[in-house]
Amino acid sequence: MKYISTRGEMPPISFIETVFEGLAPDGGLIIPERIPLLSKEEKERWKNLSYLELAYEVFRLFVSEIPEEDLKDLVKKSYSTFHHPEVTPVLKVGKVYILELFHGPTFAFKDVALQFLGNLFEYLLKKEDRKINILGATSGDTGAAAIYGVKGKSNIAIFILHPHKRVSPVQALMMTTVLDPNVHNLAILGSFDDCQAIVKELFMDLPFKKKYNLTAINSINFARILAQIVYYFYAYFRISESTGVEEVRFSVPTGNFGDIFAGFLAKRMFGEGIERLILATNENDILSRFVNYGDYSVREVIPTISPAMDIQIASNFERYLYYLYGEDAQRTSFAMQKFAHTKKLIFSEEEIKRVQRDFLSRSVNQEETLQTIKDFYAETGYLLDPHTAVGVKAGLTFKDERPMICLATAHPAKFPEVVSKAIGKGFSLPEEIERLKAQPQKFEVLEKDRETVRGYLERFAIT
Ligand SMILES: N[C@@H](CCOP(=O)(O)O)C(=O)O
Repeated sequence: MKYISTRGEMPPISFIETVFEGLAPDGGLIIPERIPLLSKEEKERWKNLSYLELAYEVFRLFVSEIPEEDLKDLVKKSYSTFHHPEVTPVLKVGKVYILELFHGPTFAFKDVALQFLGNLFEYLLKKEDRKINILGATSGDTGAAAIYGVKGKSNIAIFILHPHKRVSPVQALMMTTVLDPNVHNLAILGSFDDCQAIVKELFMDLPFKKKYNLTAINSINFARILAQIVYYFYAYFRISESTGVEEVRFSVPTGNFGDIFAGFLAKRMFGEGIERLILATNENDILSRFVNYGDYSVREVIPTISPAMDIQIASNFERYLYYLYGEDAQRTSFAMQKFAHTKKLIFSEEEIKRVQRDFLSRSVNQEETLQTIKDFYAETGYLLDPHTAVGVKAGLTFKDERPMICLATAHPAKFPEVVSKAIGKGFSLPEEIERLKAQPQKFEVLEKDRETVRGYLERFAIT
């Protein structure tokens, strides 16, 4: 499998090059040159595989340069830190299925891809005499998972930008209490969109990128998307096996469009089986407006109780746009350049219809989110984190006779203030989270200014 850019100006590259490149040099996002379609035999063969076996099979379709045994070892090592033998178990709770993605070391779905990516970096760097500087932005969960994935690893330094005081206290502590010298937390006085814009601009400065071997851990890195495809398959097989039903829907709390884009690829790879994806947003509803009205126009970011989704400019949207435009890289490039100036894209009726064949969407406000946590707990005894609650509310809105699989993207203990408020009482937190409060922290508060961040990197990057 080779990889190309959504903007068409990059010669095809290998998977390993893709992992290190992050953003394509032409400013586009890297995608596989084709989406493999699973055969009936493959589905039959895969349906009873364990999570680890399935992950290996999915990766194999996209990664040709890593020897079989090494890839298997990487998969095994990456998921050995998870607290559940099934890695991403799926449970029937009330009227929906909950796909628990928070059993990794930092209690969020990001671990599924980032523990793998951390090990993959380490594996590839051992083969080459090379040092990398990881630069990423987080609205709460990616940062901790990425830091955990690479802390203490040699030849890697990591710089994570998060919006100062706009992530939950536990999310912040999970990053700032990591004191390893190769970890740098930069608390930016701005929104996640500001952080992501700085990261992208620095990646677009090609001499700077090259000088410091800048590497991405956000979902602009295709390896992130790849690892997230696996749990859609895993959940599908578990549900179809237990119910005999052959068609399901997934409800996905959405911010940066990475997770749901992985679902989109899984849907395409399956051919039939995933009827539609429910794109659930909080009040930062640009993606819901896109699906429902073809209006992709940026508004001010609203801070909410589901902060990881407080995003207006979803970086993976470009990948979907490329497919919506019939894999027309020139048109994608033109649209994205226009968007960079006007902050707005409008779609035709025909395009909206096509989008709606892939997605249904609704935006869930904060009051509804709290009410959903409360009602779901009262009805089932199951605690939802605020992001999962957004997905469950949207999932219930579009629930029909098909199984509705709601992605539980974070553990409720990452948001104890919000969850306790919703259910009217406290609840016990896992030991790993409880003890964070007493630990020393390390972070720098910086202006939302690209040059300030550049200066910081110049001082602390490894070369
Ligand atoms: N919601 C994310 C934002 C970054 O998204 P990513 O999937 O591109 O890493 C977060 O929690 O940081």
